[in-house]
Amino acid sequence: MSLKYFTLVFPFNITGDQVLLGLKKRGLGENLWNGFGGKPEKNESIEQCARRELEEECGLVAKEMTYLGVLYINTTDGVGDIVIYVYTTRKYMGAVAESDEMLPEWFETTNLPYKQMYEEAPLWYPVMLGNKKFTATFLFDNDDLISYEITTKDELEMTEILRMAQDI
Ligand SMILES: COc1nc(N)nc2c1ncn2[C@H]1C[C@H](O)[C@@H](COP(=O)(O)OP(=O)(O)OP(=O)(O)O)O1
Repeated sequence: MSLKYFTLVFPFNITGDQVLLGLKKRGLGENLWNGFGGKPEKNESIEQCARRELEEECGLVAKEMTYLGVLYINTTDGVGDIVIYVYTTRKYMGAVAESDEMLPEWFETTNLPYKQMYEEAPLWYPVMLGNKKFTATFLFDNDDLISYEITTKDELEMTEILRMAQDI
């Protein structure tokens, strides 16, 4: 089975103490809080996908985005392995609006609803909230997280990871 690629975008308020999350209303991750994102369409770059999904799911149009990290979600049988490219934005236009897919809500970065998020979220969100560039690898056996590794990276390394993704 081939790898699947996704994006995830996290908008922050001006002072940086709140992050906008969305409650997924259907499909993968239903009823969990997460950033905004999805799968690239044909001939769409990862960043184009991130911008489109952000606007479709919560109404915000990013004026600037930072490519911050990548999540490698691996499974022991290799079936359903996915790669998620994580962006943050602090400059955007538009008004936050509910969509068919997501119910958006601002949260204090110190008080996130981790109990209603993907299991691995509490492990890498602090790195993302700290604005550090990172890669994170998680290994699941069925639905159990059995190991993980999170590594902070510099700008150059992240550029190379994204360049490789665009070549796929
Ligand atoms: C452990 O797995 C995951 N962890 C986290 N934190 N986020 C995940 C995980 N698996 C998927 N996601 C994210 C990645 C995407 O942002 C969404 C799923 O996107 P979706 O399936 O809704 O993609 P769309 O292209 O919007 O799908 P439609 O076909 O419904 O438009 O969850």
